[in-house]
Amino acid sequence: MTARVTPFDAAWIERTVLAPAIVARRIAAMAPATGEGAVADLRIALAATDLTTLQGDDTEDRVRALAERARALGTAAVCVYPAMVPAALEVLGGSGVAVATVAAGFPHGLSPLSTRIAEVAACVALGATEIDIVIRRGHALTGNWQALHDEVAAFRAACGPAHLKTILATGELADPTIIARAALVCIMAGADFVKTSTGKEAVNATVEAGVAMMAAIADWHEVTGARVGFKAAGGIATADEALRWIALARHELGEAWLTPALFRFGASRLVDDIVARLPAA
Ligand SMILES: O=C[C@H](O)COP(=O)(O)O
Repeated sequence: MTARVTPFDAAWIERTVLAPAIVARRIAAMAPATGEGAVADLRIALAATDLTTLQGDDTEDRVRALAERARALGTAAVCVYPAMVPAALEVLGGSGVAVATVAAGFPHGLSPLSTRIAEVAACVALGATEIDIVIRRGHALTGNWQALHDEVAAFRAACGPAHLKTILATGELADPTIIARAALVCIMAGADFVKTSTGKEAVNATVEAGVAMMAAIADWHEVTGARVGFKAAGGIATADEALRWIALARHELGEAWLTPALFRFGASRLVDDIVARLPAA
């Protein structure tokens, strides 16, 4: 089941406000697991990873090797550029590991809207079942929330049955209120997941941004009863960082979110450190 578009609600956006001091307090209140709990959480992290390569020098061979690794490790998905979707599907078709791709002018989101919408549809036609779109950050930075809602709703429509993940590029939004509002607008517009970063911003995933996004997810759940997913992505490379993110999600959203259906990591390097930290099977 994918999410549906709900009408833009300006009043809800307006009353969404998050002070940096509250964010800091939320972070101080959570503690990463240790010992056996850490091992269990690292298994959750591995199963929730979208194993990623998004490089200009990607080749079909690199993507096929990545897909083989994803299948062997049992990650949730691979995430590759649209041109690489067929190579990933060659390896992963029928495996249960999803093929995700990036669209809507990744990483900056500044192609003409018609081009960005067509790109989403083209990615679905290629066979990707998860589409990670970037938002146009300027809409958030100028408070043009209606425009952001309408663009994401158009991506939602073009996405059909595929899952829609909306990348906020939180390092460029910076302010927790803007991040929380951007997440809420994407959720109203039908996002299945909100995702922190592309991996290409100067500042990628931070737990501060994570708190702001999770506040929007929790608010939506409280009001509508619906659960929207969260994806931490960009610059996450160590098992200790993964444990911190899982602790944060558990603290802010609850244990129900700690499943690949609702929680993901997007990472090109993270699994090496997780595998090194897990006891041999
Ligand atoms: O969507 C996922 C990110 O692009 C991955 O970023 P990363 O290469 O810094 O792990």
